[in-house]
Amino acid sequence: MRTALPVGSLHISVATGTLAWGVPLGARFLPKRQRSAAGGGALGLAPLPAIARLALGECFGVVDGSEEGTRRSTKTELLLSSSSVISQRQSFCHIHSRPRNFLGVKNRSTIAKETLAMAESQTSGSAGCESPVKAVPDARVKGIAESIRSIRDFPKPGILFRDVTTLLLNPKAFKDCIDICVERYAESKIDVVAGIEARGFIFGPPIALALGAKFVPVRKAKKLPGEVIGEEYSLEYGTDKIEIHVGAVNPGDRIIVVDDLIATGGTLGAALRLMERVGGEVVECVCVIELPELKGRAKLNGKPLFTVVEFEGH
Ligand SMILES: O=P(O)(O)OC[C@H]1O[C@H](OP(=O)(O)OP(=O)(O)O)[C@H](O)[C@@H]1O
Ligand SMILES: Nc1ncnc2[nH]cnc12
Repeated sequence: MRTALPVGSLHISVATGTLAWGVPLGARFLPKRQRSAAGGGALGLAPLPAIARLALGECFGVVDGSEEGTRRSTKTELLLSSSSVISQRQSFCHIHSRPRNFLGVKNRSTIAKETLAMAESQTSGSAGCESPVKAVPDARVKGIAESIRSIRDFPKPGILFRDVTTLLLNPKAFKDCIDICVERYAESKIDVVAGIEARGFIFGPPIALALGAKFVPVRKAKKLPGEVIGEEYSLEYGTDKIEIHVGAVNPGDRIIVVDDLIATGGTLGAALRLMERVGGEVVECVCVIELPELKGRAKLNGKPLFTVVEFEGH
């Protein structure tokens, strides 16, 4: 089955049917918030009319597994590229996955309103790192998003689990994900990459090695053998505590805190507090995936968060 939905430059496409990993979900690609690294983060006046114009329906397409879908996906890539040009900043994708029966055709004015609201939301906040941020080819983000599997009702009913293990099975997408993060902080003089157990241990070390930074494991309670300092937090499903070794982070160290995913923000917020308690300077938090509906950013005490893809729902 294929469903054509209207897309604009910012609402790129909708796919229905079986995705690469065999889970029937619909996918809608949006560009990620464009953020300024140099502070301010203003999208600028000029891009908005262009974004709005495109959102009003200049670009519609379908991406699916069919030959036609493949052809049109080329067009989608072009659109994604053009959104980068429009923003003159990084342009990322969100991938929004929904049950097939939840898909519906949006009218153009709805798309335009959503698009403008998103563009407006992009004008607040900054990337928080002082170095210029390189433009990221959107095609890399699309591949990353498509490599992340979604599993319903795990680990308990009602949770749509975003599984990065399938991203790891795709060396190109995994490398792209690491590269995007490394490029972002290449000039940011990062001393410490703090990775949160367990999945932050997957993404943090390659980023740390590439940046020439220390890797500090932020572990669940009672796992570290030395003297520790800990912080409690609440999860989307449960409560927990994280710890680091005393002395792993020096006062004044410039830190990025890395995890695979931000949901409610409890985990990342706790890691952030921990880093600050030992005198570290958290430059930015970094997650591969964000679930914006859970408003995790609000738990970061104003610290900037960089994410590669966003998924609708939770
Ligand atoms: O934003 P939050 O609501 O805090 O949720 C996000 C956290 O939840 C997951 O880890 P989890 O605690 O499931 O542990 P795991 O990585 O060991 O599986 C995920 O890897 C994040 O660390
Ligand atoms: N929906 C989700 N998928 C994967 N990991 C998570 N951690 C918290 N919520 C999650």
